[in-house]
Amino acid sequence: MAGVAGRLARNWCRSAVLSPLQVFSFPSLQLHLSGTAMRASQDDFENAMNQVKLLKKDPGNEVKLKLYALYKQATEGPCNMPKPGVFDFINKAKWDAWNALGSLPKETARQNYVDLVSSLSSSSESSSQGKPGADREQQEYENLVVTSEDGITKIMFNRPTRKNAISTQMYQEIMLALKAASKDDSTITVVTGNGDYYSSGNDLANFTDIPPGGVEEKAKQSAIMLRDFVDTFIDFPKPLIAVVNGPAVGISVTTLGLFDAVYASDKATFHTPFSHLGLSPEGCASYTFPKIMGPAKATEMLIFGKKLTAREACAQGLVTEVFPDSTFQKEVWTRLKAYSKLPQNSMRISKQVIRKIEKEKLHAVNAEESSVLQKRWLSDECMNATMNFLSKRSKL
Ligand SMILES: CCCCC/C=C/CC(=O)SCCNC(=O)CCNC(=O)[C@H](O)C(C)(C)COP(=O)(O)OP(=O)(O)OC[C@H]1O[C@@H](n2cnc3c(N)ncnc32)[C@H](O)[C@@H]1OP(=O)(O)O
Repeated sequence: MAGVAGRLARNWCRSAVLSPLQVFSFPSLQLHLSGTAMRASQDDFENAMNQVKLLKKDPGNEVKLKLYALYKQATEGPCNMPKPGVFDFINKAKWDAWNALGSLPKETARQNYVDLVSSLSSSSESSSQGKPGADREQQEYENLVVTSEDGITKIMFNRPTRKNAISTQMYQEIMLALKAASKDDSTITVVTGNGDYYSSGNDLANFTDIPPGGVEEKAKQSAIMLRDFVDTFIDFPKPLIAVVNGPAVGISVTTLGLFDAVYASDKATFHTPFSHLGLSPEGCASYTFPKIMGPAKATEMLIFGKKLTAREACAQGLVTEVFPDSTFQKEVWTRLKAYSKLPQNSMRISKQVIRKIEKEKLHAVNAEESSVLQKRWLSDECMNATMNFLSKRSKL
């Protein structure tokens, strides 16, 4: 057995010294890969099975167990094997991984398998060019720094000289980064800001770039982009954490209602000056804020533009916990690293269960808010406020 296992393992990673778990889990994966194929999406699934065999780098036991579990779930459905004895470590690890998928539908398992293999293939390509063990930068973005380490993908807004205001290109980059993070092998995803601000919200210069179709066309395009942007947060499948390092304004505040946890420095503030700008709420805040803090407090923020301190935002349930700025980064990252070691599937499934009931509603709210804003952007109130800011006559 050890000889066969060794041979199979060498195909994967020629020079690796394998632990008992690697020796046993990898051949069993190979065995299952040649098993019964699915009818629907057979091509994608089979391609993924072939891709697994071509990976240049051993993905590690945790990922191999995940692949094993998804394969079993996709082909056989929920775990149907008797639980192995406590000393049968290897089979128990495999059983645990499969059993953790609960009643995940076969189609979802198949899709997750394909997605996981695809993220492994791309990360194995990029990591073969990167520095081993380093805080790996995944892709070049102009306005973000995205890194993955210790099971955490960190998406950092990176326009500190503009207080991390979100330009049109940056909206697109955030969507891309979130979509990539939803498929990578990290356990949790963190959004934070570089510099003294978390983000000053929408870049007010976005409205100066008028396409040939005129301002109506600009408003239409912006509403579509806004809706897609917020949908990406609504649909994000793993724990999404905001590390609010400084003041947050506008859309960077409203979207916090779609995060799973919000940790804030005591230097952070939370400001949604929509009426001052002739605007109305977005990011599903018209629904999430009254739910989180009650309608009266939500009114103060969303209609009267009251700026909250981090402690006030925490008291009202928008922020999970506030830390002194001097120890903020250290304390938060220590905690996040511990959370990232919790079982990945369990966290995903728990998030699904918690959020499922609200999803449809959130998408409807997002569509409505985007369509109301499309009209607001064309109003005199909004155009004057934007012009005043851009001509440096006003600030918040
Ligand atoms: C398009 C589709 C989606 C639309 C979704 C809609 C979302 C709604 C919102 O997000 S509403 C919120 C919009 N944000 C604002 O109104 C903030 C405007 N900014 C300010 O009031 C101030 O800059 C500040 C209070 C955030 C910070 O003030 P401070 O004095 O500390 O710093 P500066 O003003 O000197 O800022 C440095 C430079 O950065 C520019 N800048 C900052 N924020 C924005 C922004 N949101 N949009 C554009 N530019 C911004 C600022 O102008 C300075 O530039 P300069 O150095 O050239 O002067």
